[in-house]
Amino acid sequence: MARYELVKRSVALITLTNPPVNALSSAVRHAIAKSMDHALNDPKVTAVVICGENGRFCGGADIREFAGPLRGPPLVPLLDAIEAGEKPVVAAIEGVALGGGFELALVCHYRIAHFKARLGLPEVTLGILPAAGGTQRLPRLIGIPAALELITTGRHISAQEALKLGIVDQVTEQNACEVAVEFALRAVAKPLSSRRVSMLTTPCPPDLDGLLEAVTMQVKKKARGVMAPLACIQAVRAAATMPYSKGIKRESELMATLFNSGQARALQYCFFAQRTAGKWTLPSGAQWNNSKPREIRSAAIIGLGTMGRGIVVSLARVGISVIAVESEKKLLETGKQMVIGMLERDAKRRGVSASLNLLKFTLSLQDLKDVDLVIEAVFEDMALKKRVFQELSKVCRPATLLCTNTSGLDVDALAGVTDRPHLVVGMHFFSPAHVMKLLEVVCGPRSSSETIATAMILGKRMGKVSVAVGNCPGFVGNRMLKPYLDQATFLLEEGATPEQIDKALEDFGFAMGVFRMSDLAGLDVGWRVRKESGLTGPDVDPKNPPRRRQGRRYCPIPDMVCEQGRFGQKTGRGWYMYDKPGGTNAKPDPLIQNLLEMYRSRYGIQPRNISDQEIIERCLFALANEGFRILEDGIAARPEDIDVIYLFGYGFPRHGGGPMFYASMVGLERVLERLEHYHQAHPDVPHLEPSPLLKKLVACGSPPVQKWREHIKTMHSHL
Ligand SMILES: CCCCCC/C=C/CC(=O)SCCNC(=O)CCNC(=O)[C@H](O)C(C)(C)COP(=O)(O)OP(=O)(O)OC[C@H]1O[C@@H](n2cnc3c(N)ncnc32)[C@H](O)[C@@H]1OP(=O)(O)O
Repeated sequence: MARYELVKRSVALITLTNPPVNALSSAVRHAIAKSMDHALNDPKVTAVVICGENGRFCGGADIREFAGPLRGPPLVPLLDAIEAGEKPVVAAIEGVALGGGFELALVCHYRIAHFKARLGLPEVTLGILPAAGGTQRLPRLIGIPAALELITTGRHISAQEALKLGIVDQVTEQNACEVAVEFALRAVAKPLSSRRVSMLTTPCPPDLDGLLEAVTMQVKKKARGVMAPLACIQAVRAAATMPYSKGIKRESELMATLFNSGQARALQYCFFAQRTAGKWTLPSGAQWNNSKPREIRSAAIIGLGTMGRGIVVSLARVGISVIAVESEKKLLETGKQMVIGMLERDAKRRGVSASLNLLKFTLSLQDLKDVDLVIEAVFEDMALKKRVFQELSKVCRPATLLCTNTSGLDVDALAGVTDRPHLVVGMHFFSPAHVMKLLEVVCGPRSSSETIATAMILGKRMGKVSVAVGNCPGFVGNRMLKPYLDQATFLLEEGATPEQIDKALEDFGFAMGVFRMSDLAGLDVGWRVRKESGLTGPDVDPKNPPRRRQGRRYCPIPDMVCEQGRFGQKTGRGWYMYDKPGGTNAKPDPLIQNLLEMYRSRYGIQPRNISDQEIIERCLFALANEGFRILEDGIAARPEDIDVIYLFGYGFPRHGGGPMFYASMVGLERVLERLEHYHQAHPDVPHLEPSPLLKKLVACGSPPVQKWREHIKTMHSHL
């Protein structure tokens, strides 16, 4: 867990050896304590260097250990002892120094960083704070404003920025460990007192209270209801107002308030869920580590609408040459100008040059004959998509992968019109595609494992979080959205307003409430889908009783909003009003209020007061209930995948863990009881009827989310 060697006859080299990230597990802490003791007591040793194996200094505490009782040597006294030692200790930082790893570096008397290293205190993203002295030492070293920013955001910084801030003493392009050993030898004769960061006086800004207040406001606005950043601010205040011995106690008290909190559990779950999602597996036995992806050097995008443009940018900025196709000259020219502008702005922000040379724009599908992969991003119309896929079959070489960006249509039906159904897969991007991190990779029954592997890896290469899902209407994300949206509109009928529902969801932590989100996405898309499926418009069977379609409750209010030409932000009117078309500042609209009142009086609905609790329960439990059905149907392989989709694609708050984790945190028994209650009150809403899997899990004693798979595995899978 740590290797001890004597180098250059007098330098103790301690190498952390806990792959893959040299996390500070109990065994590693134990090994560091033992090695330091050895080094400090061996008269031959004049200095110490600490580094990490495989070019990674240390990724921090072993997060998996947080789930159980903490064992092994506690970190704070261990780190204090390193700092207090009488021999110079130098940290040789390669790869990463994060969390406890960064705190380990801070107690070393000197820090040498490789130029590619990244440093940071990401604890806040895990719902905790840097509790091994990080909140006390960093402000002493770099001042309150910079430390506050790093600690409350968890941002990783480059070695160069660390040097500028005064965190590291030297940045090197050579082997950091070798440089650190030479550095340590030179440090032997120098006094250490000024190098002990905990002994420094925190440089204090003139208006400390004002600064802390401003950062508190910022944090509350950005991360509503999230506890950890606020605790971080309090800990940093202690660094400014207390001696280290008291500050470290305050840090520990604050950590105790966070450590076992639901938010910390949720955020740590998200960390692992995100990594689990990449590890797709099919019932055939094919999976992420035994399926070879193809190398993709060139791609084509069909359709330069909002989605197509975003996909072109995502591909080009990772060095893939892209041919973009449109059907009309004017659309092609507009799309081209937009893509170039987006790429130029993106490159400017990242300080690189825009990869415009990788782009080609054309009106002819014939130009696609040699590309490795095509992503179709035309209108959401099955007949049109089928024509495109038939055409692609003819023009593309037989090995070209054919992907569709459909947000919910049958991927297998598209595969069926091609000459290569095994090379067809869904790549469902989220808008704006160059910004949103989620990619649903939709596996049709005929998609080969090589095809799935290629789409998953391509997503990762574009910086996306790729999740493999099965093929059914709406896949995972949009299929679950339906019951969630339905509940929101039913609540409108019953007496709520869009702003009340949005506020409840935003207070819960959603980036945007359901109505603001719908206004942003555009209301006409759903309206068209409802018209096509006979739920509204001239094709509706007049024998339907009011507010019922296809045998179940139906709320026509969204159709009525669209009939008035209110399509959301783009038209300046939707569930809210905006100052102009394209405006983003949503204001409640009295016209919507009137519409709701007229609607309720037309149908004799007596509006009632609806609590925030009912809003949250009906929207989120209906959402999770559909998630259980998706697991039963084998459309998602595990609850983590569903949660990752909602975290990265639909703005579900990370500190809630995602809909499935949230249900488990609330308690499955409680979720079942509330769904039964609401279903009894609304028997014509099938989405409120508890799913068999939920009932089964409750009957099995409500196992933790990570164990649900054991109860699903006998069921049929569409993956
Ligand atoms: C009262 C308690 C007092 C405690 C006092 C001390 C408290 C200290 C707090 C902390 O240090 S919390 C941890 C802070 N560190 C982090 O948040 C870093 C998390 N890791 C990462 O950001 C990344 O993993 C990375 C280090 C940047 C590497 O990224 P890369 O893309 O190269 O690899 P991954 O796929 O992310 O990870 C590989 C593998 O390693 C697992 N892992 C990573 N970090 C940790 C960790 N800190 N603990 C446990 N496991 C970790 C990750 O889950 C992957 O595992 P897999 O099984 O291969 O999927």
